[in-house]
Amino acid sequence: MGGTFDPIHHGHLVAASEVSDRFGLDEVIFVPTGQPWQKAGKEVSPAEDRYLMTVIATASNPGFSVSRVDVDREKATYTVDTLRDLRAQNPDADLYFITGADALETILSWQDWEELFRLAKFVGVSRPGFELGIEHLAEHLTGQPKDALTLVEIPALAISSTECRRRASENRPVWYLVPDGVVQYISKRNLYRPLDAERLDGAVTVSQPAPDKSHIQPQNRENT
Ligand SMILES: Nc1ncnc2c1ncn2[C@@H]1O[C@H](COP(=O)(O)OP(=O)(O)OP(=O)(O)O)[C@@H](O)[C@H]1O
Ligand SMILES: O=C(O)c1ccc[n+]([C@@H]2O[C@H](COP(=O)([O-])O)[C@@H](O)[C@H]2O)c1
Repeated sequence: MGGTFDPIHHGHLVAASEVSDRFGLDEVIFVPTGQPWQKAGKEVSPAEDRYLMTVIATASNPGFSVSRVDVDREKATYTVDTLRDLRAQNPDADLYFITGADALETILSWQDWEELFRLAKFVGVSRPGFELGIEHLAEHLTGQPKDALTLVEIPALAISSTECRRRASENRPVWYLVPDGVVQYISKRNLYRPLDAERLDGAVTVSQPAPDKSHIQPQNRENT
C-alpha cells in the first residue's frame, strides 16, 4: 500500500487490514512516498518522519511491514518504479497494490499507467466522500485478467491526513484518529506546528510537567 502517510492514520490501517483478510495476503508492505510529485507545491513533512511514523503505526502487526524503496529513490515517486523494485525484491510473489477510491480516480494521470496492471493486481477500497468506480478505467481493462482490479467495500472511516495535520496545527487532538505512538511522534518532532508557536510551547509545558521529585530523600538529591 503506497501513500504519503503525512501522517499515517487509522483509515490507512483499516484498509490494509481489510484487504489482507479479504485476499489472504501473507504481508502488507506500506510504502511511504519519497517525493510525491502530485503533491508538489504543497508542504510535505520530511520523508524520514513519514517513514518513522509508518514504522511506529505498523510495528504491532506481524503481517505489516514498511519498505524504504520510495524514500531511498532520489527522484519523484512513481508507482511504476515502486512496483518494479518490489517485484525485484520478491520475484515469486503475487503483488497487489492497495489504493483508496480517491487515488484510483486519478490513476490515468500516473506515470506509465499502462504498465501498472502488468506489474500488480490493483485493489480499490471505498473511502467516505469518494465514488468507488471503474468506469474511467473500463476501456483500459479490456484484455486484462478479471482480477486485474478488484473493488472492496471497507468500514468507513472519514479520516484524512489533511484533517489530522489541521487538527495538530490548531492544537486540537488527533488521539484515536492516528495510533497513539504517532500522536507522540508528532508532538516530539513538533510536526504540523501551529503558526502561533507560543500557544504550542505553552501546551507542551502543561502536558509535560516537570517530574515530581518530592519522594526523593534529601541525601539522594545531593548525590544527583
Ligand atoms: N480514510 C480512508 N479510507 C480509505 N482509504 C484511504 C483513507 N485515507 C487514505 N486512503 C488511501 O490511502 C492511500 C494513501 O493516502 P494518503 O497518504 O495520501 O492519505 P490521505 O489521508 O489521502 O492524505 P491527504 O489528506 O494528505 O491527501 C491512498 O490510496 C488513499 O486513497
Ligand atoms: O505513479 C504516479 O505517477 C503516482 C501519482 C500519484 C500517486 N501515486 C501513488 O499513489 C499512492 C497514494 O498517493 P498520495 O499522493 O495520495 O499519498 C502513493 O503510492 C503514490 O506514489 C503515484
